[in-house]
Parts: sequence; C-alpha cells; structure tokens
Amino acid sequence: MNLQEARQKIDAIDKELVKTFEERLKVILEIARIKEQENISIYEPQREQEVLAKTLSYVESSELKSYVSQFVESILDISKTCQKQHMQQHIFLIGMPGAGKTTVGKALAQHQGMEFYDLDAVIQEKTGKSIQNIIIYDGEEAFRNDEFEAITDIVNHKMPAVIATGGGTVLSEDTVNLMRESGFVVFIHRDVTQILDDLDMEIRPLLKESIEYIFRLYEERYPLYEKVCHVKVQNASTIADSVEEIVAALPNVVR
Ligand SMILES: Nc1ncnc2c1ncn2[C@@H]1O[C@H](COP(=O)(O)OP(=O)(O)O)[C@@H](O)[C@H]1O
Ligand SMILES: O=C(O)C1=C[C@@H](OP(=O)(O)O)[C@@H](O)[C@H](O)C1
Ligand SMILES: [Mg+2]
Repeated sequence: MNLQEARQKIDAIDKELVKTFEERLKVILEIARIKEQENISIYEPQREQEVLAKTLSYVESSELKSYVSQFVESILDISKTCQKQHMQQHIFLIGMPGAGKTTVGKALAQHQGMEFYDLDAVIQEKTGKSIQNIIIYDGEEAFRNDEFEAITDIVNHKMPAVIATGGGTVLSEDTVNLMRESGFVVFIHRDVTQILDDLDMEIRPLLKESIEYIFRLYEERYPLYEKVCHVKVQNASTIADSVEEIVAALPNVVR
C-alpha cells in the first residue's frame, strides 16, 4: 500500500467512524431523555466499567489494546458532556462558611422551582447528630465521608436540586469529582469582612476559634474553591442580585 492508497483508506474509515459516532450520540441523547424522566444520574461508574471491558474484549491485537482503551474512555467522556449539556443538572453551591450558600441557595431553588437541600441539615437529619458533635466525636474525616454519602444519595435518588454544601465539602477529592460529574458547581464568594459582620460565631463550630483562623481558612481554601467551581459569583450585594447572577451564569439546560 502506498501513501495515497493508505490515505484513501483512512478517509473511508473516518467517514464510517464519524457516521457511527453521530449515531451513537443520538442514542446517548435518547438515554439522557430517559434518565431525566426516570431520575437516573448520568454518571454510573459500574456501567462505564462494563462498557469499557466489553468493548476491549473485541480488540484483537494486544499491542493496540491500550490505544483502544484511551479511545473508548474519551468516547465515554464526550458522551457524558453531551448528556450534561442536554439535561437539567443539580446546582452545587460551594464557598466559605458564612458566604451565603444556604441563604442564596434557598432563594435560587425557589426562583428555579427546584428542590433545595442544605447538606449540613441533610446529614443532621440522617445521623440524628449535630454537625458539631460529628466533627468533635467522630472526627472530621468521618464528617467528610458523611458529606460524600449524602451527596451520593441526592444525586442517585432526587430530581435536579440546588444543594448548599458545607464550607469544607470541597476538601474531599471524591466529593469534588462527584459534584462536578453530576452538576454545575457555583462558588459563592463573599468578602471575609462581610462574612464576619453577618456571622453568629456561636453556631459555627469551625469558626469559633478565632478571627485569624477564619482569615487563614480563607487563604487556604480560596484557591481550592476557584479550582473546583464551574463559575464564581460575588455575593456582595443583595441575595436577589446573587440569584440573578447565578441564573445568568448557568448553562442553558440548567436554566
Ligand atoms: N447578600 C447578603 N446580604 C445580607 N446578608 C447575607 C447575604 N448573604 C449572606 N448573608 C447572611 O450571612 C449569614 C451567613 O449566610 P449562610 O447562608 O448561612 O452562609 P453559609 O451557608 O455559606 O455558611 C446569614 O445570616 C445570611 O443571612
Ligand atoms: O468549613 C467547614 O469545614 C464547615 C462548614 C460548615 O458549613 P457552612 O459552610 O454552611 O458554615 C459545616 O459543614 C461544618 O461546620 C464544617
Ligand atoms: Mg450553610
């Protein structure tokens, strides 16, 4: 085979690949529609593993297997992106304690006609313990695990909702991945001075220690919130303004 012949062959294969891929995307959108109706999450790790294993079993050349694996994985990623852009998603609010996640979240949910969950409240109800006691007696790691479990429950069983997370929810990489896979992540930013003006320190376990601690927490976490979010919104004026800003930033389907 000379170069020209090889290129002709490649062109013919690409034509088939593109046609097949487009067809696959159409089915993917059909699945998105069914999942939306039946309230099933886009990301199903077990199903993905099965698809990957099954498709790799068709590969004849062991030398080429890892390339095919990369190809299938990128198909799965593109498919999820496509579904996400066509389905209503959960909206996760992240940010410092006192930034306004709960307050803005409630108003946003009402504006959007969506359910609202406050992660701290969900965990307290589920465990029958206060957040303060969980952190003190079970430890912070156990609490981060509770947060992961609570979000897993919501994304697996609830209609797309607005979820106000706790200030430290982003500390778990697994939880971050889960939130980004199953929704749109909004960083609610509020100046520390404004936070301090509003907060009732007595009911914020991690904030009780000192003002310096809050500033240190802010310095430490700010880059993380920025990295984790899809979009950052300033909660500097009224709650209604923040809601409006979030709605304007949402992808079309989420709106
Ligand atoms: N834009 C705002 N205007 C006035 N008060 C606000 C605003 N955003 C938040 N607050 C107040 O700040 C405090 C902390 O807000 P909250 O929603 O509980 O924060 P988070 O859930 O992020 O910890 C509450 O008393 C709330 O009413
Ligand atoms: O920043 C944190 O690590 C925490 C913030 C709290 O939520 P808020 O951000 O709603 O105060 C609560 O989840 C817990 O006390 C831990
Ligand atoms: Mg809160």
